Amino acid sequence: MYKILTLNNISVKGLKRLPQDRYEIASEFTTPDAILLRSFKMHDMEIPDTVAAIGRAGAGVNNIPVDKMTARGVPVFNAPGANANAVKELVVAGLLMAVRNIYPAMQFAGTLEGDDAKISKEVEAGKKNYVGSELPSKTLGVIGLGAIGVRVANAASALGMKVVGYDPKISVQSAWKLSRKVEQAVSLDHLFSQCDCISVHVPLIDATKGLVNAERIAMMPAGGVIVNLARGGICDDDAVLAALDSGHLQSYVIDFPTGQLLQHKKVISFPHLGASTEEAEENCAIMVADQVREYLEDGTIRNSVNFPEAVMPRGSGKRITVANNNVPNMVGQISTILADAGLNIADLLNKSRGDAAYTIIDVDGDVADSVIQSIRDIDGVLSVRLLG
Ligand SMILES: NC(=O)c1ccc[n+]([C@@H]2O[C@H](COP(=O)([O-])OP(=O)(O)OC[C@H]3O[C@@H](n4cnc5c(N)ncnc54)[C@H](O)[C@@H]3O)[C@@H](O)[C@H]2O)c1
Ligand SMILES: O=C(O)CC[C@@H](O)C(=O)O
Repeated sequence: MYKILTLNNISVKGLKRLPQDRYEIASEFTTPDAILLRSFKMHDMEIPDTVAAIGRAGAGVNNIPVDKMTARGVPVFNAPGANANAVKELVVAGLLMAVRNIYPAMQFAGTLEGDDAKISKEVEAGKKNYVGSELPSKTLGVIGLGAIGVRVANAASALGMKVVGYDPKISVQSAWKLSRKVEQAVSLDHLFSQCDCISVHVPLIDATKGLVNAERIAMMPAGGVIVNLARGGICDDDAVLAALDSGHLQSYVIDFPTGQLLQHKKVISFPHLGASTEEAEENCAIMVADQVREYLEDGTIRNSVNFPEAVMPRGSGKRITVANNNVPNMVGQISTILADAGLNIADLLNKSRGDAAYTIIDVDGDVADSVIQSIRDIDGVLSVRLLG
């Protein structure tokens, strides 16, 4: 039986992909084979040595010690694109809330009392304080044109906005999906200087910390809106708050509120709600449960953030999988050990990604524990698994 430790609520539709006759799933295990989680912060957690795979039912992996797991030869999987539509919809809602003053207008309406005639009179008198503007009069800058950014850019364009995008590492797939109406910014400064509204869709990594800062906000036309449903830390909160205070920014829409942000009346805060739809939660859980299962049972790697894609049809014999440093002569040393043990290689796949590499070897015949131990002992080998 494989033991799956869950660190957050994972949609039942996803968990059902792990058959009960082969998988035990619980929120407490001391020796789990794999971990499924959403936003649980794993950085301070003692991760048991038995863990062979980690599945993030979502996109961002900044809550997982990915480098540590790479060094252990443990693939971390995520669910690219599975919650992108949900986030896109909340970005559109956030933009509309900002430019139409929806939240303060609702608060005003909520204060009205008296008979219908009095309420109607106060509605008509008060509405002038909440006059907004329309999206087609605005230019939206989208930073990060991945699964979410492309959808946001295309949706905003369909709503009549002029859209400018920036992503120096845009994938071919994203480029294919992006509307031809979306213009390319040659630099972040180029984007900030022409956009009334900006939406960020980049991962939180060293290169994106404080990407939206005081200098760049100052380049925006006055009365701008910034939407950050990506991660806290990508925007410099102090710079954003100063720009809201001075009136240079009209609104800041954030999915990761802090005490400081919550106190500001021009901040529209959501409680990390971007991916919280039934559809997104199911999509993410199904995708990641399938990927973890494929890895545990067949050593297949799909959508890992730290190891290469590795898919090889399963033969009838035993399968050995090896995660190792991407250095010369690893396959040679592994093959020699197998040959010395009299094992014939029926099929082999070797893939690399950056500093990490991964090998799948199907062999004819039984594999002794000593063979696996010899492979494990090769300098540069990170993890070895023998699959029946
Ligand atoms: N609020 C939520 O609930 C929620 C839900 C899903 C994702 N997210 C966040 O949104 C982020 C993006 O999600 P996604 O699914 O679109 O990911 P993705 O990997 O599909 O896209 C990220 C894009 O950012 C680009 N990028 C990286 N660094 C960049 C930089 N410095 N400048 C410009 N572009 C850069 C990449 O090239 C990539 O195209 C996630 O990492 C996560 O933090 C939040
Ligand atoms: O799991 C969630 O609710 C949020 C997920 C989101 O932050 C992501 O990065 O995919």
